[in-house]
Amino acid sequence: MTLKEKLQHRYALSEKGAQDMIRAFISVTISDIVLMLPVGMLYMLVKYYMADDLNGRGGFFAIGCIACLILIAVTTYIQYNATFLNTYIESGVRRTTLAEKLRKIPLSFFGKKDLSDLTSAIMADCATMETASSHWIPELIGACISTVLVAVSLFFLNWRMAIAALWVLPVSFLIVLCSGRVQKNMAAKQMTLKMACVDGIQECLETVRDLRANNSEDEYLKGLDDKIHAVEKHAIFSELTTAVFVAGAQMILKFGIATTALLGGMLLAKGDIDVLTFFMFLLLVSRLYDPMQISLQNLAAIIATDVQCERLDEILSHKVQKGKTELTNKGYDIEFSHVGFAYDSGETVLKDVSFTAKQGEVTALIGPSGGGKTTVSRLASRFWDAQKGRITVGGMDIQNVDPETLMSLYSIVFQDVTLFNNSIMENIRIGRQDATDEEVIAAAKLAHCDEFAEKMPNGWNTMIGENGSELSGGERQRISIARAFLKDAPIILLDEATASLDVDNETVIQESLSKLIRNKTVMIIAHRMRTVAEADKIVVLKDGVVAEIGMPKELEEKGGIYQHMAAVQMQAAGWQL
Ligand SMILES: Nc1ncnc2c1ncn2[C@@H]1O[C@H](COP(=O)(O)OP(=O)(O)OP(=O)(O)O)[C@@H](O)[C@H]1O
Repeated sequence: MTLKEKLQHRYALSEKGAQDMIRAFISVTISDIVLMLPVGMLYMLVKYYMADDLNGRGGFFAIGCIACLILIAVTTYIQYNATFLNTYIESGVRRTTLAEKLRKIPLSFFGKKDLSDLTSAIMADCATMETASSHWIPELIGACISTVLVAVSLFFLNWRMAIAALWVLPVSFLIVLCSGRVQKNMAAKQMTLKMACVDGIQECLETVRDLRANNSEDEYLKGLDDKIHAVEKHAIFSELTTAVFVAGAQMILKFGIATTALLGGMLLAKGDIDVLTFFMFLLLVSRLYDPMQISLQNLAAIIATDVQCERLDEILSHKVQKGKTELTNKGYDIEFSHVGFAYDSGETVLKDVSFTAKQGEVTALIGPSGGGKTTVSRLASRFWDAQKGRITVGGMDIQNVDPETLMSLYSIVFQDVTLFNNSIMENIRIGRQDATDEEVIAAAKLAHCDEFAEKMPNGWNTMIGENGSELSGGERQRISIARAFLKDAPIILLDEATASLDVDNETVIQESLSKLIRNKTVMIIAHRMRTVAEADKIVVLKDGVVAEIGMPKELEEKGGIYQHMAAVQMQAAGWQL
């Protein structure tokens, strides 16, 4: 692995970001060396002064000073661009790369991570890495390289004095490095506690209605309070622990001045060194220790970013769902052939599922709760990949097709409609971004959205609040159906589309749906037998296999699970309170 690749992996960088980081190291080193030039000038000035040989050298020192100033200005400018500017550009690239990656990662990944974890990776971890790349890492590397260069020149000047001045550096660095494991563990625990706290706050906000309805607000808030205190307590503890190591190492650095002065005094008294060398060592040592003090803090901070780097790297190096971007399907029949599937939890959900949802027909998936209906529709749209068997659309294996390309063939009406805090018009336009207003309104009318949209204060441009909080369940579903009309894809997946509706609404929506599904391949998940009685084919899923398959009439006569479910629902419909 090259240095560039190592940096890419270690600090979640793009290829250009890693290149820029190497450039930043070089520019910080040059800038640090240039900052040493005035010390060299001073050395020469004192040397000539003590030798009473300053006459005629005024011009040289004047030009030298101006040259030093110009060099310092130029190298500082280059360093600024190489560290700060490139870091902020890289930070933007990192965030978009993460977002892009999340778009392509299989949905199974999101089952393992919660929303707050991912949000904090994109926002907080990227911000930490921004500071690390712009300050801590280049400052540390630059300080180390320039220190090595100065150390070499000190050895040339006087090796005994050099040892007296430099022995503290490896010792203090070792102290901080040895604390690495403790710091990493503390950072990991801090992250876990923080996530629990963020999750708690998010959950509290999302469930405020249920908490109030159950009078459980106080109890919940107490639990949340405990989580917040745990974060606070651990943060103080880890700051203190870091401070002990860093302050200890910084104190050891100070001993270097003492040993330099002590040995220098002794050597000077013995006449082994002159005053100028003694003076130079004291000057260089104090100049050398300042950046080292900061570098020790930086080193501790970099060690603590390991947890964030690992979290970012986990997303960035996660396998994405790939495939061809051209469609080779002939027709739109969806065929499941001996499909087997288990979620990450490992339990087999589908054992061996085979059936065909034909183009121009409505195929209804039914069966007891947990039988795998939703899973089948997720696999059909490649939200997850099947582990066994084959799923094809018009003969084309969907595992070979890029998920976004495949999705152009599907319109999906989910059970839980997700709406955006935008106007009704824009919420429907999600179905097809390049649709004109007229096309959006035409699709919306087919889904009967005009019945509520036109009564609203701003008509189609009325804002509907966060996740459509200002709309009823029926209105939300009509928007979802309007999106599907607008997309007009040849395959329709309906997930309990009419589950939360009253009878009036359901009739309206059923009417819209029958227009939507005409001549398309339709796969519908429904619990209510009334919804599926008109289907062309019924697939009964139970215990991960197709338990029954056929036309509604055939299954009715067969007297199996379908017939039993239909009978039970008929009975339920007759219940009275
Ligand atoms: N994201 C997931 N991760 C792990 N297990 C899951 C996930 N989604 C569903 N399951 C499990 O897979 C099994 C099948 O679930 P699925 O939602 O496909 O059934 P279903 O027939 O649609 O159920 P229902 O009618 O209640 O909606 C269930 O045991 C469920 O707990």
